[in-house]
Amino acid sequence: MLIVADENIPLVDSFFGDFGEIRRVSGRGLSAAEVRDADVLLVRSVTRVGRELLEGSRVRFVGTATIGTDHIDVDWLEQAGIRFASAPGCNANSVAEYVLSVLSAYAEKRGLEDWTELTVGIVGVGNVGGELAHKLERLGFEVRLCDPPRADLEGEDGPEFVSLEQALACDVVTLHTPLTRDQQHATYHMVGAEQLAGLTSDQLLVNAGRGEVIDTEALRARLDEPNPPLVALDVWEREPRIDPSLVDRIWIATPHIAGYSLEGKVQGTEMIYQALSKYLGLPVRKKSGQFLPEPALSKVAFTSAAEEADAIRVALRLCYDPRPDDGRLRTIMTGSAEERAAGFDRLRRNYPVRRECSSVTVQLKGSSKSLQDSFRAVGFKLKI
Ligand SMILES: NC(=O)C1=CN([C@@H]2O[C@H](COP(=O)(O)OP(=O)(O)OC[C@H]3O[C@@H](n4cnc5c(N)ncnc54)[C@H](O)[C@@H]3O)[C@@H](O)[C@H]2O)C=CC1
Ligand SMILES: O=C(O)C(=O)[C@H](O)COP(=O)(O)O
Repeated sequence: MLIVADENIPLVDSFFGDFGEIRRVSGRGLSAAEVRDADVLLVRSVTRVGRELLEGSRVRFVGTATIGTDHIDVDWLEQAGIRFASAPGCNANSVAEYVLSVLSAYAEKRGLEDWTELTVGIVGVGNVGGELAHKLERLGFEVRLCDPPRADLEGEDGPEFVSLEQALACDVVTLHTPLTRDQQHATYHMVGAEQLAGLTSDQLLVNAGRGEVIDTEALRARLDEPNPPLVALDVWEREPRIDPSLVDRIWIATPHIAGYSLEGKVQGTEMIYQALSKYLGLPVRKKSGQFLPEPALSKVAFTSAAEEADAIRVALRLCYDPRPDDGRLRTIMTGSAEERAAGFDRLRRNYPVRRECSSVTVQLKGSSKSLQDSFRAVGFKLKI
C-alpha cells in the first residue's frame, strides 16, 4: 500500500509505518501526478482535495489531520466512493489555550487586575468554542454563546444562546465557526462592515476559526476609522498570501498556529490512524500518549501568596504566550508577496514545540480553594 502524506503531519512513520510505503510530500500545491498511484492520502488544511486532485487516481481513503474540512470536497469524495476521515476536536484544547493566553495579554494591556471582569462572546460553540466556554465559566467569566445552528437544533434543551449582535456587544468576541458557504447560517464574511461598525476601542475581536469568516477589506477599513477595536487574528483570508497592511493594523497576528500544541497535532495524526485502521479492518495498536516526549517545562512552583495573586496568568504564559508568535510573523512581512507567503508557511513548518497546560504540574502553597479550582479549570495538574 502506498500512503502519500503531507510532510507536516507529525509521527506519520510511527503511526502508519506498518501499513506500507510512505511518501512525504509538500501539502501546499500537491499535484494530481504526485497522488495518482497512492492508495491512501493524508493531508492537512493546505491541500485542496476533490475531483481535480483525485480523479483517475487509485486513492481509496483520504484523511485530514485537522478539525476543519473546508479544504475537502466531501460530496465529491462520497460520490467517488472514497472513504474520508477528519480529526474532530483533535486540537480544540490547544485553540482554547491560545484564546485564554490572548485574553490574559489583553487584560494586562488594559491594566485589569481581575481578568474575569471581561465579558466574552463565543461565536461557534462546538468542540473549540465549547471547550473555551467551559474553561472560562469555571474561571468565573461571564460568557455569551452564539451558535444559531445549535440553537435551531437544540431549542429549549440546549444552553442559552444569544444572537451574533449580542455576542458582538461583549468586551471580547472570539470566532470559532467552520467556514461554510451556500447554506443556512453560512459563515463566509459573516463579520462584515455592518458588524464591525458596532465594535469600539473598548473591545477585542479574536478570530481563530477561518480567515474568510471576517471580510478583510471591511476590517481594514474599520481599523482606519475612529475608535477601532483591538484585533487578534490567527487565521487570514487567502493564506499564505496574507495582507501585510492588515498585519500592520492589528494587535496580535499569528500564522494559523492556535491549534499547534504538540498534543493537538499528534492527536490529529492518531485520529486519522484510528480511522484508517477501522477502514482496513485492522486493530488500533498505537496511542498518541506513547509518542509524546517529556515536556521541557513540567513543574512550576509558586512559593508565596504574593506570587499567587497573578499565578494563573503567569503559568499560562509560561506554557504559551502569543506575543513571540506575533513578533515572528511581523518579521517576515517584508519582501515580495512570494517571500512573505513562503515565510508564513516556513513559520508554520518550523513551529517550536508547544505543550499544553495539562503537561505541567503547578505547585501551590497555602492557596485558596478558588485559586486551585482556577488552575484546574485551565487544565493544569496541581500539587498542593
Ligand atoms: N486556528 C486554528 O488553528 C484552528 C482553527 N479551527 C477552525 O475552528 C473551526 C471550529 O472548530 P470546532 O469547534 O472543533 O468545530 P465544531 O464543528 O465542533 O463546531 C463548530 C460550531 O460552529 C457552529 N456554527 C456553524 N455556523 C455558525 C454560525 N453561522 N454562527 C455561529 N456558529 C456557527 C456549529 O453549529 C458548531 O457548533 C473549525 O471548523 C476550523 O475551521 C480548528 C482548529 C484549529
Ligand atoms: O485543525 C484545523 O482545522 C486547523 O486549522 C489546523 O490546526 C491547521 O493546521 P494545518 O493543517 O494548516 O497545518
